[in-house]
Amino acid sequence: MENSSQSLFMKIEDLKKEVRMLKEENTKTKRNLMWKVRKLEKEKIVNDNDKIRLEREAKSLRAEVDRFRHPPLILATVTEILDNNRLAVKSSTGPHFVINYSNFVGDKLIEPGARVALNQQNFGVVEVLHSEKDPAVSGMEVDEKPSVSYSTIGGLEDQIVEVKETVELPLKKPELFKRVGIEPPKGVLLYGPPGTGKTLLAKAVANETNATFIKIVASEFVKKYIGEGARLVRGVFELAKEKAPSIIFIDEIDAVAAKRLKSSTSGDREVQRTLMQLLAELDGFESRGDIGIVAATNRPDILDPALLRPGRFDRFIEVPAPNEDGRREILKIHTKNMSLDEDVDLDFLASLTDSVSGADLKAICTEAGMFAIREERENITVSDFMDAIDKIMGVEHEEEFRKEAGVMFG
Ligand SMILES: Nc1ncnc2c1ncn2[C@@H]1O[C@H](COP(=O)(O)OP(=O)(O)OP(=O)(O)O)[C@@H](O)[C@H]1O
Repeated sequence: MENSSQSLFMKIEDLKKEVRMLKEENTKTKRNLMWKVRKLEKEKIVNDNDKIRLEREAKSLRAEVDRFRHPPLILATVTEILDNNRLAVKSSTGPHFVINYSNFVGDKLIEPGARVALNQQNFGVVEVLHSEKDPAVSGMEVDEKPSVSYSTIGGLEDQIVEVKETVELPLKKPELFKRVGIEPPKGVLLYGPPGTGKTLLAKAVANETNATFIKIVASEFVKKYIGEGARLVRGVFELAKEKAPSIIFIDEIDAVAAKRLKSSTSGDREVQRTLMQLLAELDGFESRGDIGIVAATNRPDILDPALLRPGRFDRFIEVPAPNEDGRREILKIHTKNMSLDEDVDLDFLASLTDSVSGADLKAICTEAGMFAIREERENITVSDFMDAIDKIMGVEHEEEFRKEAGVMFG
């Protein structure tokens, strides 16, 4: 009797143990499954974002292709209205023409002095253009008081010193140069990979010298109308004089200043004319200490040497991708107002982001913040940063791959 009750007790204990084990296993499986679901959800968010980004990119590339399909138009000024159907115009490339026109080109009035765009083949009036000097129309960005200061730029201490000497000093203390009897540098060329802080440097000088910041992307000079580029260059310098003290920042200068090619399509000739106008403005312009010129490029190797002669852009400052210390500084700047978990270690994050630009580091911080917002958390964790690094650096590699594929197939 005693024996059978003992064996019953043992059996019950065994069964209890089995139930406990099953329970434990169950919780483990449940935890594993939850972890997998969370991972899949994160992957889905990343994929959805990628999809949106790629769709946006495809749309803008399609628009770009459409733009290239349309041949450039010739810019001309109406000099006389001859009769109901004919106009005398002076084209921006020099010659005068008598052309036919119809009254149906938009609702703008055609009158002497109006600027018109002509088709290259039959010289028909395609469009009557804006005639005012409107910075928005010409693609200029004008900022009377940029808020960027040197303290918001990370890892570029040496470059800041050089910019202070070459751009800031002539604006702040032109008398120093006069006293010593040397010409202050006219133009400074910043070169380096995209997103490393070239625009930031130019904005910081403008802020430091209370100057108006005038930015123009050089590809805008030669985008639309033949003859428009040279006019825009003149416009930028005129505006800079009006708003002096000012800093003219010409981004992507290689778009108008690449070494001369042998081919001469109308587009190439337009680029040439724009470059000539830019050189003429630089030569004719007395650096009286109230206008600083800063240009930027990712491709210093293809620049026309004419642009780099003394008295033009004769100072070069390299703005490289940040090293590990630089990356830590940049991360510190961009996380300054973020609520970080205590275990977020910027040194560690800097060590993980080799060859990443300042712009990408900013994107990593924003993305990490977005991961926290999506999960309705206030604090940003190490894991948010890891996910953001994965995402941004993944995109980087994808872009590299696309670029390489473009070279192979394009
Ligand atoms: N050194 C840096 N320190 C802090 N932030 C930076 C730095 N470099 C880039 N960034 C961030 O990236 C953004 C883009 O940088 P910026 O426009 O200055 O790059 P860029 O070198 O002019 O690029 P591009 O050649 O593409 O014109 C800045 O607004 C800033 O938020």
